[in-house]
Order: sequence, then structure tokens, then C-alpha cells
Amino acid sequence: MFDGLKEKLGRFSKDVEEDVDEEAVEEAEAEPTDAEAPQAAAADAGPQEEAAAESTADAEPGTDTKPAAATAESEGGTETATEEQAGEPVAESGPGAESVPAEAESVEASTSVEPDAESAAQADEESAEDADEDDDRGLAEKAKLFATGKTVIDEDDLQKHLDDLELALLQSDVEMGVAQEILDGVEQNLTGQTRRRLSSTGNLVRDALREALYDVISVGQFDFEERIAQADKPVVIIFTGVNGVGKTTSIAKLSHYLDQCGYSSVLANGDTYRAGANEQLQKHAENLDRKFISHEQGSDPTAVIYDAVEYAEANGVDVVLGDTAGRLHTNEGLMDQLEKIDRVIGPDMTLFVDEAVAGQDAVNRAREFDEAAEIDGSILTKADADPQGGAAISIAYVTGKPILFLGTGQDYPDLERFDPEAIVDQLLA
Ligand SMILES: Nc1nc2c(ncn2[C@@H]2O[C@H](COP(=O)(O)OP(=O)(O)OP(=O)(O)O)[C@@H](O)[C@H]2O)c(=O)[nH]1
Repeated sequence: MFDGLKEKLGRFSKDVEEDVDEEAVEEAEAEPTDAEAPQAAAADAGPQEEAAAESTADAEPGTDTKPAAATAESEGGTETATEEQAGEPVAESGPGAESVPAEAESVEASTSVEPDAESAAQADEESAEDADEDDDRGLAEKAKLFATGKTVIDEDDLQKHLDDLELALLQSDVEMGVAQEILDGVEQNLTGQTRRRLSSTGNLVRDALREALYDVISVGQFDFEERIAQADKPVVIIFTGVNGVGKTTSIAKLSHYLDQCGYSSVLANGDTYRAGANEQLQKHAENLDRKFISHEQGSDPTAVIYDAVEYAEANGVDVVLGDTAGRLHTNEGLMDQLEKIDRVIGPDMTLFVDEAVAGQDAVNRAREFDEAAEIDGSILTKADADPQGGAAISIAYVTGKPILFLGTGQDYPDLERFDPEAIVDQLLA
């Protein structure tokens, strides 16, 4: 699922990471030696070995020695530092740094000025040699930069990578406005000081991308099961969308899903337009052992749904799942039918169904269906066959309504709750 997009995002992360690494090494060479600041402070309190042992114990794995304040900032990635915080002591590493006077450390772009540089510069030469390990230097620098939330990459370099990312997103069928939103988010997360909401992976670029992707795909999310649980029964859910995208199958899958959650359901065929529609949904109802409500072809869809609601009320059924004709959204007759269902039945939810593989077309249809008959969320089918992921990333942002489920196969259990955080993690795995 979404393997093509996954690969492109991975390439972007890797390319930017490499540039960030280079920056970090350059900085390390211009700044005082690693671990000097904490060691210098500790040296006042006791013997050197003790101080070294303490600072090592404080350090996070792979981040080299850092004062507790800076370490705490990076933990969980909950909040990036303020300007003042950025000025707090942060351990550095780098050859020859012990000879750099504090005044010479005026640094540009991505670096932060260290007020404790003076004490760092006074640190013991032996300790400096201990800390002068090239191995972890890039990692330590990245961790430090991440902790301070300062700019970590040259803007021109970043722009080049963002252009590549834009192309990759558009090639993956991400809607243009959504792609721009992601680019803005990544740029802001990498160069600005933003409040992070997801737990940090400890990887600077991937975290910036995660946040930006999460922001666009999590739009409007609500707890579907909670809404079902809290609504008066029967809950009426109406399905809209064009023909052949997996709408009927999705109704059957949702009936199965609801059953797993402990809710009974009745299937109603409001697609009285298309020959064969009754038989198609009836087949699913039989497979699942559900009550099926239908009228003859050409009759009023509202009357079908109405009958299903009456049946559910009389028989204590929790949810009515109503199909509608899948003609094009431009068809006035269809829109009139949906409007009448809205007016007479007042459904609890209207779900738009389309296929992930339709990419931009699915995004455009979602927008147009929502404008014609307001939707509460979407189901994206055939995600299992979609390498691009453009629709999955774009639909929520474009409609302002969440993707609630992904269809991931042809069998009834192949319906998964759309979990934005899990999807983003999967994309950046
Ligand atoms: N791979 C895969 N196939 C799916 C998925 N959902 C539906 N399909 C298949 O897509 C085809 C069309 O599904 P239908 O449910 O008949 O489509 P529909 O939108 O109801 O079409 P109409 O009944 O013509 O409106 C069927 O062969 C389904 O098995 C999915 O999530 N993954």
C-alpha cells in the first residue's frame, strides 16, 4: 500500500538528512569541544572522573553529553526551544574547538550562540580529548539542533529539496493545494520553532515530514465507533459515490465491521436506478445473514430507506446502511434524490465512497459530492492496489471531512479504520 509514495518520501528524508549532517559537522568544527560545558560545571563540584561519569549517565543514547535542560527538550519532542532556551548550554564536539575563544563563536543560520562558551573554553584538555570522538559527532549535532529547534539547514539547500518533494507529491497524485500545505509544513518544521504534537522519532527530517503529513491527513477526524455508540438508534448511514468504485462492497464490509463491534445492521438498496443493483446488495446481505430491504427498479429511494428505518425500529436493529444510485454528481436527478433523503430521513451520517487508485479524480469527486450533498466522511477503497496514496493524503484536507475507513481487499474483513498517525508512520517507515 502506497509503496511508490513511501519510497519518494524516504528519498527526500535521506537527501535532506545528508545536508543536515554536513551542516552539523561544519558547526562542530567551529564550536567548543563536546561535553566541555557540562564537564566544566561538574569539575567545580568534584574530581574529573566523577564529573565525566555523571555527564555520561545523563546523556541520552547516541546524543553525546548534553546538559539536562537540553536533553529534556529533546525528549518526546513536545516543544522546541525558545530563543532563550536555545542559548542554554549545549555540549559540542569538534577538533580544535578548545582553542576557539567564546567571542569567535558568533555563528550564522543554523547554529546557536552558547552563553556558556566561556566555561566550555576553559574546560580541561584531557576531558576534551575524551570527548573528541568523531563517530557520534553528526548524531550529537543533529540531536542538539533538534533539541533547540533552530534552523538546521541552509535555506537554499532546503528549497532545492522542497522542489523535489513537490514533484514527488504531484507525481503521486497529491492534490496541488495539499502538496503546497505539506511543503509549507515541512519548511516551517525544519526552519522554524514549532510545537510538536506527535512523539518524536528522534529523526529530524522525518519528524518534520511526519508533522506536515499528519496535519493534512488528520483533518476532521472523529471517533466513528463513539459516534455510533452515542447516537439514538437506529443510526442511519447513507453512502454516496459513483458507480464501480466499491460502494456496495463497502456497505457489506461496514456491516461486518459493525457486527464485530457488537452492532446489528440492515442493508437497504436506495439505488433504484441501476438494473442489477438489488441483486448485488442482496447477495451481500445473504452472505452476511442480514435483513435486506428493497423496492422495484425505478421507485423512490427515500421510500426504501424509510422502510429500512421502520424495520430497524420495529426489530431493534442498531444501524441502517443505505446505498444510493452511483450516477455522476453532475446528475441533477441523483442530487434531488439525495436532497430528499436528507430532508425526509435526516441520516446521521453520509459517507462518500471512492477508490484510492482514482487519485486526483477521487479527490475532485469528493469535493463535488460534498458540495452537492454534504458528507461526514469518506471510505477509500482499493487502497491495497494503490501505490501512490495521493487520494488518501488529499481527500480529508480538500473536503474538510475525514477519511474514516480504507478498503484493503475484496473480503468482508478487509476494511480498516483510517488512523492518520499509523498511516504517516507507515509512509515514513
Ligand atoms: N482490491 C480491492 N477490491 C475492492 C475493494 N472494494 C471493492 N473492491 C472490488 O471492486 C469491484 C467493484 O465493487 P462494487 O462494490 O461492486 O462497486 P460499486 O461501487 O458498488 O459499483 P456499483 O454497484 O456499480 O455502484 C468488486 O469487484 C469488488 O470486489 C478493495 O478495497 N480492494
